Amino acid sequence: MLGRINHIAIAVPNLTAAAMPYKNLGAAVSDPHPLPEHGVTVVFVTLENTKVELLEPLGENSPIAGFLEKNPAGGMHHVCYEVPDILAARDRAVALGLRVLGDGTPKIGAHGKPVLFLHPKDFSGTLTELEQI
Ligand SMILES: CC[C@H](C(=O)O)C(=O)SCCNC(=O)CCNC(=O)[C@H](O)C(C)(C)COP(=O)(O)OP(=O)(O)OC[C@H]1O[C@@H](n2cnc3c(N)ncnc32)[C@H](O)[C@@H]1OP(=O)(O)O
Ligand SMILES: [Co+2]
Repeated sequence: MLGRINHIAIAVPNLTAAAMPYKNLGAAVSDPHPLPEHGVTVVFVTLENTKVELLEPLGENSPIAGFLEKNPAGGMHHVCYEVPDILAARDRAVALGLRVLGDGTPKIGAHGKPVLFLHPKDFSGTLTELEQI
């Protein structure tokens, strides 16, 4: 069911500053992409085998605001795994008693694909995202 790691996400207070070391180390760093429907602005660092997703809060009710209050310098926010069928993955997670965040309806993520989030408490304190490829 779980495929490749699509990205590792890091919540940051300032995208420009956070992107600098990746740029200086020669990585491919995208421009900022505002995602108002997700309450974040995203920068992607594209690597050979996965991506790093840098997240900055956007708007009043950003879902990462609470995280940054607890971690003002930023920190690892979530891991995203690829799945072939997001609805089948959701239904299997629910059947296993794993908590799906929101109302369980996939949203379109930063790559234009359906995504869902599973509660960090069910994954040893790691917020887990599923993205349909
Ligand atoms: C989809 C676009 C893009 C993409 O990849 O395409 C993205 O990934 S956007 C990413 C931003 N969106 C989300 O993160 C949506 C899912 N997240 C949420 O719904 C919230 O962040 C939530 C519910 C996980 C936490 O919200 P909040 O911090 O406001 O709630 P609590 O303070 O009640 O937290 C409950 C409990 O969880 C711990 N927590 C919170 N965030 C994380 C985290 N990232 N990793 C690990 N643990 C986390 C928090 O400390 C609380 O723990 P407790 O022991 O009860 O204090
Ligand atoms: Co993500």
